[in-house]
Amino acid sequence: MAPQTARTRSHFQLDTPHLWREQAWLAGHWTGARETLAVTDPATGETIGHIPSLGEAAVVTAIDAAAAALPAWAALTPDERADRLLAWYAGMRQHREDLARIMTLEEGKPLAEARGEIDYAASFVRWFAEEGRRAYGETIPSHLPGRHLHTLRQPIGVTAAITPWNFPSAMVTRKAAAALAAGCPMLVRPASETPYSALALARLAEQAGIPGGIFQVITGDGRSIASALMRDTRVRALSFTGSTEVGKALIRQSADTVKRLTLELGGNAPFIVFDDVDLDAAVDGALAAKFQTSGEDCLAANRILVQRPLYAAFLERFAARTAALRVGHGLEPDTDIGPLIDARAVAKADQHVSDARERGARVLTGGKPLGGNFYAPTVVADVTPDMALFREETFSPVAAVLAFDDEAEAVRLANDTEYGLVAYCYTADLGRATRLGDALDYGMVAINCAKLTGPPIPFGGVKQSGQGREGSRHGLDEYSELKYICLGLPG
Ligand SMILES: NC(=O)C1=CN([C@@H]2O[C@H](COP(=O)(O)OP(=O)(O)OC[C@H]3O[C@@H](n4cnc5c(N)ncnc54)[C@H](OP(=O)(O)O)[C@@H]3O)[C@@H](O)[C@H]2O)C=CC1
Ligand SMILES: O=C(O)[C@H](O)CS(=O)(=O)O
Repeated sequence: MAPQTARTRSHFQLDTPHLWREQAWLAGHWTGARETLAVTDPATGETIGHIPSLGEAAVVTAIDAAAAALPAWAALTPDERADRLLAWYAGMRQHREDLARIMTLEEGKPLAEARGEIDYAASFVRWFAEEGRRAYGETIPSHLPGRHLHTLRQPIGVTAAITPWNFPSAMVTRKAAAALAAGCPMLVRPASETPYSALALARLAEQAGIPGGIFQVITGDGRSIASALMRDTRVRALSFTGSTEVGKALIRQSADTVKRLTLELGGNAPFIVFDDVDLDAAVDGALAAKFQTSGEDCLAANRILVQRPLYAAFLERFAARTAALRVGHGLEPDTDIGPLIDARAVAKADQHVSDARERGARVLTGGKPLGGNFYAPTVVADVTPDMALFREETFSPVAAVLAFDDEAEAVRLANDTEYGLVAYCYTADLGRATRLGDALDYGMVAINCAKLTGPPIPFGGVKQSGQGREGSRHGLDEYSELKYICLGLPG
């Protein structure tokens, strides 16, 4: 039986109602369409609204507007662009609660997590308002007589983004703030499950004085919109966060116009616990890394590896804490785990657990759907590399746990995947921590901590977890071209 979810759209009130936008933001106009797409509350299945299903003609209109707005925006000084970004940031801070409520209603995450994501999303806008002032070039000692050599960075041009449903606000600003700060317009296509967070950001961008062609949000079928973006030579860069499967499709589609792609794709994070650590600290870290965003997070711990002397004790405490997690509607104050995004996600989680059971794993707690889009927080022990739970990103509140004996085995098991986004390792041994940082084949490695992200860090993966980096000082470079000038001095 699905957990009781008293909250529905009718119980949902905004302090600032005009943040709830049921039109796309194109070329400085709120734009509707005859055809619409329904959006549902994943906790109740209730329809909460409808958004325009815009097609390729609307994409061309948006690209026309972006191309027209680009010169004036690029001609602003970094300070002038920063002023508008900081006004956008101020709007996000002022309307934090409404933005969080909108997110919880459409994505399902607990309200406290949604508030945290709004802070996270706003922090990227503030970060890139500053970073835009530091798009430095360099001078180069000339190898040629009578020459002065230098480089400069210039905006790459019109850019686009396709953003996921699991971080429907932060993944918009982590891309758009960097693009705008670099002097580029960006056209965002949010996931059809969670459009309202992006549309509310568009409303705040409008109020912040960001020109209509510079930040746009288009809604409609992902494939046809992506196809129109990929075909247009004026779109010079596209940023995508989502599955590796879709990332590969976008790489193929980008070839004809040689677009720059920034891809944040799937993960399969190992969480390695050595027997020299404090058990409670390791359990706390594993709970945070596994169940953040109800498990629907590319940084989620997908495989928990525990050194054998600690294995039984870890399982006992971890399973007890997992069983105590409260499942419910994200707007309910005591909810720890919200619904998954849809029935397909529930079926994938249950298939992973069933496959593990059939192959000899033990289910210590959970392991079943709870009705609707809810799935019980689950711990599966004695997982082996042949199981789907080991090989695939489960993207659900299902924890896979297995034992290992020594450091070499831990590294081998951790690296036994085509993904390489983040790896976690808990050990008291500084030498081992350093060796693990070197040996783990991942874009990011967290040692003795579960929280590692934020604007200053280069977020991104290796292998089939993607390419490029977001945030940090590197995030701006995704949206600029490095130009080399060779100046021959007269006479
Ligand atoms: N790295 C991450 O943060 C995320 C990873 N994932 C992984 O992906 C799995 C499936 O989740 P799902 O939501 O289906 O993620 P997808 O990658 O399938 O979808 C993400 C976005 O891409 C759009 N899209 C889908 N197909 C195409 C295409 N061929 N061309 C262009 N755009 C496309 C979708 O549009 P539409 O909305 O119309 O479907 C959506 O907006 C998850 O279980 C998880 O493993 C998912 C989300 C985030
Ligand atoms: O912390 C983050 O930035 C998220 O993990 C991003 S994602 O899950 O949407 O890739």
